[in-house]
Amino acid sequence: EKIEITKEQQALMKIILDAYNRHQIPQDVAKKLLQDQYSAEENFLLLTEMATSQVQVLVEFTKNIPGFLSLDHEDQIALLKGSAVEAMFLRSAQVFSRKMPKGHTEVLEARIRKSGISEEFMTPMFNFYKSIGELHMVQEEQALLTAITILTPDRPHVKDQHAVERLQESMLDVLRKLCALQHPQEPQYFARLLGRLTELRTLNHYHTEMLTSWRMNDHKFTPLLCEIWDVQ
Ligand SMILES: CC(C)c1onc(-c2c(Cl)cccc2Cl)c1COc1ccc(-c2ccc3[nH]c(C(=O)O)cc3c2)cc1
Repeated sequence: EKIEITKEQQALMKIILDAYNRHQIPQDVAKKLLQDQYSAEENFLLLTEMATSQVQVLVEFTKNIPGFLSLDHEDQIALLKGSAVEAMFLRSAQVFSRKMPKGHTEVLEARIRKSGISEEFMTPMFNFYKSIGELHMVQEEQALLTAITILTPDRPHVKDQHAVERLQESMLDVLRKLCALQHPQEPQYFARLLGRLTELRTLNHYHTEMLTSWRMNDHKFTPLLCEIWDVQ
């Protein structure tokens, strides 16, 4: 059937895309990836700085999602805490799939591989990065998928799940139409994108273990990361 994106869906798309493009890690922070210290300690500190900067970027992006600020305030916090790791996997995955300037991709991978993360988490992590790269998502799809991840109703401690569901459904509807228009010869493309969200949720579990093993080796996080990840 003829698929058309309505005027208000176009407006929603534009708001999400502008927010997504506006809120990027500051280039002076991203450039630190290129500095030449490569010890596990140095890498951990740098990744901690990037994650902290990325959480700040994520909060700003989330505030621009139409309807988010009208949600119950405690639910807003519960959604941010529940989705932060997944949103950061999505964002860091885009660094790997997009050919970054001056080889950021290679150095980010090298630093992640040598930052005290155990081998058993490396495989699922880099499999995810590869599976995102293979999708060749356009910016609009990346922005919508991030908003959809944040608006997941069944995060821990969310009280009014229906209010979150309504916001997520309107994003899913726009993404579904966009996928059909962008990939007419791949009717299952939308389903493949949603399959990545399922894969993301399994990474949460690995990430919790990563945090525990870092803490066992007395690694310190920033106050913002401690707050969002309920550590220390
Ligand atoms: C606290 C640190 C050690 C940490 O714990 N878990 C993770 C962790 C890990 Cl490894 C993997 C996945 C998720 C998390 Cl959340 C991390 C490091 O997290 C990030 C690392 C890099 C980036 C990131 C995001 C956007 C970027 N753009 C550019 C650019 O060059 O433009 C570089 C860049 C880096 C984001 C989070």
